[in-house]
Amino acid sequence: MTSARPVPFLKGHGTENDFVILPDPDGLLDLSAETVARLCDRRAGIGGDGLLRVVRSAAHPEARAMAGDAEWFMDYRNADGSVAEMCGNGVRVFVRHLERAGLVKPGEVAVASRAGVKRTHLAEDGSGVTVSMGAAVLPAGDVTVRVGARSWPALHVNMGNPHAVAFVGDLADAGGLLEAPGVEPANAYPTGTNVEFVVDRGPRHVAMRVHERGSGETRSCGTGACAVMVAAARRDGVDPAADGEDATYTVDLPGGSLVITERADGEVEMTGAAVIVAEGTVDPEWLRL
Ligand SMILES: N[C@@H](CCC[C@H](N)C(=O)O)C(=O)O
Repeated sequence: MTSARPVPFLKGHGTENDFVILPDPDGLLDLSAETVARLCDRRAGIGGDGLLRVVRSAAHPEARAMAGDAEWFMDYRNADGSVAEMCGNGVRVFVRHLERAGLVKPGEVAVASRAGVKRTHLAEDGSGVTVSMGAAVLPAGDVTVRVGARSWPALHVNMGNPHAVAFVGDLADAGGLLEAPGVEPANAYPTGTNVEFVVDRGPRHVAMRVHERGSGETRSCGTGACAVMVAAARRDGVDPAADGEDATYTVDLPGGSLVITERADGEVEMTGAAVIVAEGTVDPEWLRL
C-alpha cells in the first residue's frame, strides 16, 4: 500500500467476529498480504479476524462482471493476509457500513463477493441482517478431523468457502485450538479449510467452535454456522429439498447466536447482528512498509 494521506478505516463485528473495514470505493489501495496482516495484528495494529475492503464492483477486476447486479464488492482477507472466497459475518458488517455511510438504504442490498453475488436484507429498525448465502455443496468422500491424539469423522461442506464439520462430545474436546486441526485426506481441501466442532443444545439447536483458515480460532463464523446447520440437519434426517419444507436451526457460537434456515429450494439464509464500533484513520507513516 502506498499512501501519503491518512487512510480511513472502521472497526466492526458480527457476533464478535471482528473486522478492519477499509473504504476504498475506487479500488486505489494496493493491499499486500503483509499490510493486511499488520492491520489485523491485535497488538501492533488495529486488530481483527479479517479485513473487509469496500470497493465498487466496477473498480475491481474480480468483481467487474457482477457490477450490474451488485454495486459494491466485499474484498475479504483473513488476518494472515490470505484471500478467502466468502465471509458470512463479514457481509453483514459490510452492508451495515454501507447503510451507516449513506451508500445504501435499509431493505434489499446485493453484495458482490468472490463466491458470487449475495442478497442481503437490512432490517428497517437497525436490528439484524439476513443474508442469502446460496446452497450448500456437500462433496462426496469421508473426511477426518484430528486434534492431538483424538479424531472425529467430519462432513465436508462448501458454502462458497470450505468447511469440515465434526460432531464432538464436548466443545472442550477440541482443546486450545492454538494450531490448525489436522484434516484428512489432505487432498480433500487443496486450499486448506475451516474446521467446526459441534455439540447439541436441544431440538434444532446446536453450539460450535471454529478454527478458521487464515485466522485461527474466532468467536464466530457465519459460513461455518451455515455449514454446521446443514450438517446437523442431514444428521437429523432433515433435507428441506427432499422434504419440501424449510428447516431452521439456532447455532450458538462463543460470540453470540445465528439463526440459519435452509429453504426447500436449497438456499441457506443466515440472520444475525452486525455492529460498527469505531472509525478513524491509519497513520500513513506506520502503514509504509
Ligand atoms: N469468518 C468468516 C469466514 C472467513 C473466511 C475463512 N476464514 C476462510 O478462509 O474461508 C465467516 O463469518 O464466514
